[in-house]
Amino acid sequence: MNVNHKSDFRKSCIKKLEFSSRFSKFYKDKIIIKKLENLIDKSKAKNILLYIPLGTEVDTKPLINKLRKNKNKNIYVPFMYEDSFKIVKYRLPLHRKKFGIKEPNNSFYKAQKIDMAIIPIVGVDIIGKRIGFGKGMYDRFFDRLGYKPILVFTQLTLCKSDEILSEKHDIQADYIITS
Ligand SMILES: Nc1nc2c(c(=O)[nH]1)N(C=O)[C@@H](CNc1ccc(C(=O)N[C@@H](CCC(=O)O)C(=O)O)cc1)CN2
Ligand SMILES: Nc1ncnc2c1ncn2[C@@H]1O[C@H](COP(=O)(O)OP(=O)(O)OP(=O)(O)O)[C@@H](O)[C@H]1O
Repeated sequence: MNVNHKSDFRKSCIKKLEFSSRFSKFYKDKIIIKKLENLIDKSKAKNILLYIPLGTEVDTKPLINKLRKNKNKNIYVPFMYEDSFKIVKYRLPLHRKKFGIKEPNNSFYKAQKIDMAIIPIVGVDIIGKRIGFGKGMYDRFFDRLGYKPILVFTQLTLCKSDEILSEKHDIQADYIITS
């Protein structure tokens, strides 16, 4: 696929997102969190990969805090490592790392098998493949994982292309949750 096309689309999505995250973010977040909770209930996901949000991403903190109180759920978040990340159990304290992303401390416990991954996106193309910040970290993570959890993309206001912009390695959504 035409790489320039993808990077132009990424730039325009980030602009839209910066704009849309300034208006009614609180309500959009709440709507999306409710939908995510319903999906987690319906699928009975127990081990869930979430993320600690940047300012333009859906605010997952209330969901993380709620799920953490449930003894039957294990919540994991990315811990950046070389050209991708590993996953660690969400726990305090958090530290600000590369790209302004907060992470818990490193952990040497092996993670359980993930049932569901909730993933922030910058955009999607017509076939539901993810466009992210362009570092390929999620793509590499799932490529190396060796099995496929349910992939759920979230975005405040969906930025969707009406063309195929993705490449073979780009991850594809099972569900896209937006406000
Ligand atoms: N919340 C969150 N955690 C995540 C990701 C993500 O997209 N969101 N990642 C997904 O791979 C990994 C980190 N990779 C990243 C790679 C690049 C940029 C990036 O380019 N950020 C912009 C600033 C974005 C903003 O402030 O809104 C930049 O630095 O210009 C961010 C994360 C793992 N953890
Ligand atoms: N599984 C993989 N193995 C090796 N390289 C990869 C893999 N996935 C992606 N890459 C490389 O990573 C770079 C960025 O990929 P891409 O443009 O798809 O990022 P993205 O999906 O938008 O970003 P991200 O996943 O970090 O949010 C590309 O050069 C791509 O070739």
